[in-house]
Amino acid sequence: MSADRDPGAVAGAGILDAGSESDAELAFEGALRPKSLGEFVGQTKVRGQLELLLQAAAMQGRSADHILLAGPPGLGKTTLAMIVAHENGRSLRMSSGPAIQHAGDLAALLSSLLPGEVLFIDEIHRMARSAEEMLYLAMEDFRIDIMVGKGAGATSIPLELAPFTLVGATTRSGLLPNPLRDRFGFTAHLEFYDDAELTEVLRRAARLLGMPIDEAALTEIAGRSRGTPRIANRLLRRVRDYALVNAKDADLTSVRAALDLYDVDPLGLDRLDRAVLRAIIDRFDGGPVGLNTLAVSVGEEAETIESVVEPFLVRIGLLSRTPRGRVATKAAWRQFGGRAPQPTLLDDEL
Ligand SMILES: Nc1ncnc2c1ncn2[C@@H]1O[C@H](COP(=O)(O)OP(=O)(O)OP(=O)(O)O)[C@@H](O)[C@H]1O
Repeated sequence: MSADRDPGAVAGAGILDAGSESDAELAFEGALRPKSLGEFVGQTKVRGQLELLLQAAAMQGRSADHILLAGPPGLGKTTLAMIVAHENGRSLRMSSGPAIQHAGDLAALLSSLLPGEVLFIDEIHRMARSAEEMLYLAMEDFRIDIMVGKGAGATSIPLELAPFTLVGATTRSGLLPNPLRDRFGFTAHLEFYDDAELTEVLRRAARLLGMPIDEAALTEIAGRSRGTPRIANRLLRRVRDYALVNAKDADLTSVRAALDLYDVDPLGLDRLDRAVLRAIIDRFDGGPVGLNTLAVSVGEEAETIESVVEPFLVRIGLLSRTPRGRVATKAAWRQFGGRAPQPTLLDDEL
């Protein structure tokens, strides 16, 4: 996954920010990454669809269709890209939208692909427009046109490419231009994981780490992991640290103490989630408030609010996105601010 993504690079986004990683965390993630579809927990429908797509391609001796993986950070897009390559015995080349700022960057990447390789482009919606146009032809015909010279004397030289499978990942599928979206043979929308699935992710991670931990502790961590395996694994690591330093078992008491220490509340909300909800309630009377105004008021990038914070708050019913802006729901008022104004704006909107 890309370390240069803005949402991940936001300072102070905290332990629950599924996008931010230190080198140690990247190594930790790598060690826990499932290597096959069989090891991949949850996303049952997507797994079945991918399995079929990969099997069909293998039986016909061709590269698999291009795949678009959409969903919030930390749900397993990079992991699935690696699995796509691994399951078909192909090698994986990794890049990211922000690293492709000119058509030439993409031309260099595409022309160096070996037959059948899987090319993973993370945050594909952030690729330069000129590169996007080159990618259309490459995806459809395994060919690109390289422009040589400038102005009236410019000519284009066609270049044949080796057949490849593109796996694109995006946290913002709405930002992808239709011509690009249409060229993917299969789009998977990854959903947040439920508590039982996260408990399974954690059980597997604890086993791989050789970490004794009881079921109640696993369930408690799962419940505070915002439906996100990356966060679940990260919280497990904090609990492991806590148990180690305090010479305690990794049990329910240790989990609660460790996660309270890191300000992860029982719903899994962290500092930034709470700041967003507090701002809507305290400064904007519960909303509606526009995304950019909200982002300025909590000192974060609008993209971080939109792709990291909001999906989970919407999912657990604390925030609503209306045509007029973001609104705190009645549940959010109950959680943070007492009684909602009467009648609530939500009553009009929903
Ligand atoms: N279904 C799963 N089963 C087990 N572990 C998982 C699963 N999905 C993700 N993980 C764990 O979560 C970590 C993060 O996953 P991954 O890097 O694939 O997320 P991502 O969707 O690519 O995130 P980003 O959008 O930030 O790039 C992985 O290291 C892996 O250990």
